[in-house]
Amino acid sequence: MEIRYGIHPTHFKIQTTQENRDEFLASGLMEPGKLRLVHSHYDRFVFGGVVPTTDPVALENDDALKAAYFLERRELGILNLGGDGSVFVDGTDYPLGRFDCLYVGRGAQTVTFSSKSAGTPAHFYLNSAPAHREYPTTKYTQAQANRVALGDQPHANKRVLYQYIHEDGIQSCQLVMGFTELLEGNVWNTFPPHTHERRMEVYLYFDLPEEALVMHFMGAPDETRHLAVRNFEAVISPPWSIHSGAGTAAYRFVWGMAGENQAFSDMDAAPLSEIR
Ligand SMILES: O=C(O)C(=O)C[C@H](O)C(=O)CO
Ligand SMILES: [Zn+2]
Repeated sequence: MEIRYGIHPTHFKIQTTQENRDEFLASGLMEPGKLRLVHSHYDRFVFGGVVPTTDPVALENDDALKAAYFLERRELGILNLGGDGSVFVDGTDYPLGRFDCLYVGRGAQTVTFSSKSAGTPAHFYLNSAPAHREYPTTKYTQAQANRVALGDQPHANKRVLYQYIHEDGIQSCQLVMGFTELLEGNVWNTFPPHTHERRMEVYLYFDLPEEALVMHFMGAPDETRHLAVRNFEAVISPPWSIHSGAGTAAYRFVWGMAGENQAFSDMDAAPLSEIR
């Protein structure tokens, strides 16, 4: 598991493009046959991917957690972004198709991922946060997620949010998770942007065409920088940072948050007049 430490917003102002990429961008999360995890010290949020092919892949414990097993003191959200697969939790099989989500509560000792077909493997994206109690392991399909339509065509930001793990959906200790879909001909996400000092957030961009990229904007509203982000790359957003992007084509992205509260609407809007 790769560790990413936090930095002060003042230090952020003097970093180079490469230093920002090293701190905040995560690549290579969807590697066939591997479990790839990144541990951010912002709210101790762990994110990563598993693409099982012929053999199942286990959620292995990591020494950095100093736990008896990965979920001893943690909860886990899983979104399948690929072909059909299954997640086995302590021996129970949860089949997950594309855009199905599984929440696994604290205390589950064995979690194993498999694909139905190695030719069209499942792409499991994982978000995990520290947990203080157990909530039931729960599966939602996309149809069960809360659908929120935002934006409009003239602003090229027409999009639909699907909320799975949130205050009125799958219950969790602190994890909030879902994905956003840009409609054809729309490229802007999360604009006008916001910060939320009470929660960090990670975006995983996916369904970006091979040649396309998203220019992702981060930093305090009056001191922004960009990261050029490609398919299946994730960006860590500190609580003081905006997190917004414009793509060269439509795309989807998974968002996951953890921190002080789970109130989705607890955002500090950054008015366009203040963005620099
Ligand atoms: O398109 C959007 O707007 C989003 O998806 C916003 C994220 O969900 C978010 O930043 C929540 O805090
Ligand atoms: Zn946000």
